[in-house]
Amino acid sequence: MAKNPKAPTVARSTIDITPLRQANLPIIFILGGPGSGKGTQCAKIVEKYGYTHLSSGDLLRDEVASGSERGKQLTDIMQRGELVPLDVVLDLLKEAMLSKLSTSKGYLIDGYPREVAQGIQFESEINPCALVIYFEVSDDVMTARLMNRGLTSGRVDDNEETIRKRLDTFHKHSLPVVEHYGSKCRTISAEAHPDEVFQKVSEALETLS
Ligand SMILES: Nc1ncnc2c1ncn2[C@@H]1O[C@H](COP(=O)(O)OP(=O)(O)O)[C@@H](O)[C@H]1O
Ligand SMILES: [Mg+2]
Repeated sequence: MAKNPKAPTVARSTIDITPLRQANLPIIFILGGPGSGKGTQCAKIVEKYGYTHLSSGDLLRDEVASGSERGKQLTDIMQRGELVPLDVVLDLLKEAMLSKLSTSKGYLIDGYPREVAQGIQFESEINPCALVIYFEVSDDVMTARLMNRGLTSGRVDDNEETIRKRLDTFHKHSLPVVEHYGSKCRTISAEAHPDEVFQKVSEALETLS
């Protein structure tokens, strides 16, 4: 039977991730709405604990910028305004994790899983996560921070209308991820100064070692 010509096809990776699975380094999912401070806190964690910081959005943007065949296929999908297949995001994460394996003490997976299904797929194909950290911030504070970030970030999605949509998507799809992980998830109130937030992040991470 002919394939649905509209279904986006992107080449799947064939890399062997056995070494990654066997190393069994701690994997930490970092959750929070747009502007909740994930990037800010991850930078501090990297500095103090030597974990590897991976953001799925950055990996996608890098792949497109690389001009690879897969990057071109992604560009087409994104230009049609369609969703990038889950498998492709997971492939990019696997490849990045494997390439950092020899120098990594563990992985911070920032802004992922975006929905419960992604988390289930990641954990079954790689390894279960050790911990989930969720940065809780009110919509008003996230909006104010992003409007401020938009003054200098150059990110096309840091504007009022897109911010509202991103907050909606976060509430609908990503908050259920927090519930899904139950007691594996530490909720950290993240409206205070970054250093104060990091104090609580450190306490959560110390429970791992
Ligand atoms: N605890 C905080 N207090 C005040 N501003 C913050 C705090 N954490 C981050 N910010 C600012 O908010 C904006 C969004 O932070 P960022 O780390 O990029 O969030 P995310 O990666 O979750 O989208 C940035 O301009 C950042 O400097
Ligand atoms: Mg970020």
